Amino acid sequence: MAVTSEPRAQEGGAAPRHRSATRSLLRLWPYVRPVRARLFGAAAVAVVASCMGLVIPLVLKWMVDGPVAHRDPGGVWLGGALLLALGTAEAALFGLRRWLVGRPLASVEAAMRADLYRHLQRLPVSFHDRWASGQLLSRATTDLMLLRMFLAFPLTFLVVNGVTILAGFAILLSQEWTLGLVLVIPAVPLVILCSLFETRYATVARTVQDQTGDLTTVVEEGVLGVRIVKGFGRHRSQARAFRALSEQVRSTELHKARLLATLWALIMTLPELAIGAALVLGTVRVADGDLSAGTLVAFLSTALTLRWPVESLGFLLAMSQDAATATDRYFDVMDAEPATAADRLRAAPSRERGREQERGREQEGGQERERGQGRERGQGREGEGGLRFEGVEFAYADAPPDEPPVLHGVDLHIRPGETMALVGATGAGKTTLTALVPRLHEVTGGRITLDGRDITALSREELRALVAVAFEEPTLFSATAGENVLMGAADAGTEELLRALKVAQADFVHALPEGTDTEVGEQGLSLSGGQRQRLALARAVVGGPRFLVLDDPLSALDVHTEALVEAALRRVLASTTALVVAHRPSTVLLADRVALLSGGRIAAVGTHQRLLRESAEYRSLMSGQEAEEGERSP
Ligand SMILES: Nc1ncnc2c1ncn2[C@@H]1O[C@H](COP(=O)(O)OP(=O)(O)OP(=O)(O)O)[C@@H](O)[C@H]1O
Repeated sequence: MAVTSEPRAQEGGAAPRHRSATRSLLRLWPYVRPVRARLFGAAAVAVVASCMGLVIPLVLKWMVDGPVAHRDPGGVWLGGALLLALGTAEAALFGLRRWLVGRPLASVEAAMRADLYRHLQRLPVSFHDRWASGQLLSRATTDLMLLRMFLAFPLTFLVVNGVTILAGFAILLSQEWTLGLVLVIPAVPLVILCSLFETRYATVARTVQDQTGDLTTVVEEGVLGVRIVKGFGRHRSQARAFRALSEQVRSTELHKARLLATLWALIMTLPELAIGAALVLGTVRVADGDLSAGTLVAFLSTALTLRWPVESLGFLLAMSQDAATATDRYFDVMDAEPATAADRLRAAPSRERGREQERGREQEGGQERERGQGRERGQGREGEGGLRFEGVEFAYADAPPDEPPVLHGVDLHIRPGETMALVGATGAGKTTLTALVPRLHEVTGGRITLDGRDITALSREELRALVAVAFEEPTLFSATAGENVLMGAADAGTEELLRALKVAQADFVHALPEGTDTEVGEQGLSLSGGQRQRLALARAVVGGPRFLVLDDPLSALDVHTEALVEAALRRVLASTTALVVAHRPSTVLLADRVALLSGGRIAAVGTHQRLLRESAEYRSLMSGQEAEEGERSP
């Protein structure tokens, strides 16, 4: 197939501009391999069935020149019975083909979808930040459906029809080569037209599929953000945005349809003209006695039998092109690398730099001398145990190149069993820093250690078992309240669940219609923001993790509930090393020490009282909050 070019309607992986459709489709082989026997078997059956159709005109020729010419009713009955048998066998073989491919191709589609889902789970958060969810959804649904259809139909029929056309033309040329040539000659412009069409169609097909992904994103956002849309009365502007995009899809679809219509018109007209010319020429030759009537009947029947294989080429090529585009779009995602050793290698030199900075800092006496109320409950040597950030640097991959990294030279040690509050102005990078611990993002410099072990040296499973997280935005899944909480620990049972619900002050769950078995999340019961946060907190603490990272997990709670959660959390945190992003003094007071994040680094570490005394920035951050809280308290 020809070379195609691809415009991108939407960010989502880098696809080369030029790509061979055949090469794209060949990438499906690993998925097709397990079902190859059935697929090839089905193609062979279809070739036999199709060629059987070509025998029918030969039987007709025998009947016209034989039993019909000699007025032999027995011969005519025999011919009729032969034709009926051939037709029945042809239909049965095509039925067998369908049966052969149906189930295996459904399993190919399922395997590809499972791989895509698994891969999406492994891709880093930075990938999901860049890709619109609609683009991923459309790949997992529409594109995979297109691929199944391609494997079931066009792939087989391109082969079957190709073989049938070749066999048919061989029969035509052998029967009467001059008439055969009349039919063969239009094939030359047809082949040229098809290859031109393929190049242009590929471009349009890619655009349509990308635009459909964009449309899916808009619909999804509209549904998920329905409260904002309604709350701000944005129905019209949302509807306008939707209409504009669907208008774009419509006009690209129309362009695609026009291209197809032009090709089909040519593919259908040229053979019809050729058959017409052959009919006139053949009739003249039969009249002149140069050709038997039977040969002309057989010739024209064969030509008419070839009409479908030739005329179907247009849409078979179009479907193949759609499938090649779907394959490209599928592998755009599958080729995206999960965060791997490569990231670690990239980070290595700056990590070394981080360690040097750390050594230098320690020689100077270091800025981290505050011991205050810090508790010595270490499981390892002081200095090694706990959670440690060493010269940590992080920049978002999509940040402008001239922008400084969000974090640079972050040095912080949270001792074993200690709770450290992380405070900083809006946009200082608190969420970013916490996301580095469970490796939702990979550090671009420096390193993070848990009890002295570099987090990049831990397997994902080990890391997940050690670190639990809760974010300000609590995400619940379409599952029961209990299942949502138990997601936090693989081996936790009812006892742990009840304890976690207690710690997170999420006892409201027991009052739900079916208690912990009540469906919540997107498909289930709607919960308040505070209730969701408490369930998310319960999920974080259910496994009794060694390290707890909480990104402002109490922001949606009223002061009274927050105090209760804090009292319960204190008991949990006593045995856990915790980093807690805090905006309110009440949350800060939960901690043994406070770290102030400013200008991309840790500007000060100390107790709340000490920072209030010594840091003007901290004072200003806290005084704003205290004033706010004063206003909220009764
Ligand atoms: N996915 C992203 N891609 C690029 N930049 C980002 C991304 N997420 C955050 N940023 C930028 O990184 C900086 C730090 O953001 P972050 O969310 O970590 O701040 P924060 O201190 O947690 O803020 P807040 O207190 O408002 O939650 C901001 O300038 C933000 O615009």
